[in-house]
Amino acid sequence: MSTTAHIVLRNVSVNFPVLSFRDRSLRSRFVRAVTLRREAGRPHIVTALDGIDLDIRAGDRVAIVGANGAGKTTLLRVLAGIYHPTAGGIDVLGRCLSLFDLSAGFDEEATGYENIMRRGLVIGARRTEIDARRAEIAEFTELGDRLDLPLRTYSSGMMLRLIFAVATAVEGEIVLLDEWIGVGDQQFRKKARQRLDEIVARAGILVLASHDVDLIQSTCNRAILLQEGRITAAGTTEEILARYLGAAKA
Ligand SMILES: Nc1ncnc2c1ncn2[C@@H]1O[C@H](COP(=O)(O)OP(=O)(O)OP(=O)(O)O)[C@@H](O)[C@H]1O
Repeated sequence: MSTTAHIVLRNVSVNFPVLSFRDRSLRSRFVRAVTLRREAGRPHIVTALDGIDLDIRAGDRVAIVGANGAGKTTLLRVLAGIYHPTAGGIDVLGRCLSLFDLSAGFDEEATGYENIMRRGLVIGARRTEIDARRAEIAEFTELGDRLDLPLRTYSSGMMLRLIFAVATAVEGEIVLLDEWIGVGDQQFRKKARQRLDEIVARAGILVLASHDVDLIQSTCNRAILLQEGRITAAGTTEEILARYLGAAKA
């Protein structure tokens, strides 16, 4: 296990300025030009994260829990460097392996082989690394010659095999995950689960954003509760799950 990885967030906020549907139409652009001064006073800003302070050290397996829209995925994306904080500071030491946003990077018209490269780059691998592991990734998919065909010809199970094979061929000191990727048929699922377990065991840090209580209990030793973009509680998995489940029942 990597012992040097760490993550520090100080007062991190993420805001999204949102254009409403009305604002995007041609007519409304014209109207907007006329009414710009009036609208300028009330921009649509969604605050997805608000003043997040977090210290995660090697050995931590951190669950992020919270209701829909609480900010879990946004936090994962900030940790992965996909989103930059609107305010605050972030320091991540160690390479992140991003095993969420499963469809990111794929091109329906490109072949399986081409998509291995595309997806690998998206999840944080280097080009040389993917080239070096191309044969191994292809073998793990068990898709054979079908890897020469465009992705649009794949079944959903085949697509998942490809996603999984790429994801788990790359090492990361920090593993960012939303759900355990449940992949394909029974035989492949067993092999996939084993591979994922190994990756998580080797990682210095795991951050898991999930609603799956059993998965969190069996995997994590710390948890934080997000509510409307803020951390409202942090502690052991048991403490935080009790609080989260209690709030959900209330
Ligand atoms: N690109 C975006 N533009 C505008 N608002 C966004 C964007 N991404 C997220 N949000 C908003 O930020 C908030 C947090 O969203 P996020 O996806 O992080 O929640 P979540 O906790 O992962 O939710 P879920 O459990 O439903 O997946 C929500 O209010 C969401 O509507």
